[in-house]
Amino acid sequence: MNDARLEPEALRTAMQSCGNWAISEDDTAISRDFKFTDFREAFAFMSECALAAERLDHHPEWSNVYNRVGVSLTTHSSGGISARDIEMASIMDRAASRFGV
Ligand SMILES: C[C@H](O)[C@H](O)[C@H]1CNC2=NC(N)=NC(=O)C2=N1
Repeated sequence: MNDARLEPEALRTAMQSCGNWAISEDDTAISRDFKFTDFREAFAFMSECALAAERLDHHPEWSNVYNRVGVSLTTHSSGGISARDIEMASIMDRAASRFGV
């Protein structure tokens, strides 16, 4: 997968498939807050996404408090948002939807 930083226009196009994600003001990361029913579901989501992240070799910055998981995705080597971030975001969206989120 291409780790190059997406140029603004390519980024806007890619973000059409990530409607619930926000782009940081400096265009270097995308973020989303997920809210689950309880801690068990939040942690099950994180477990599933951790394995997917390992397979993709792309690791999220994230935090968890009870039923909430806050995620920020960036590609360190390119100093911006790459296709790999978009791929990780859509994997997370699909995982969350299986929990009704
Ligand atoms: C060597 C290894 O492939 C790199 O360090 C990978 C690992 N996981 C990563 N995860 C994220 N989020 N961004 C990266 O640039 C990145 N780089």
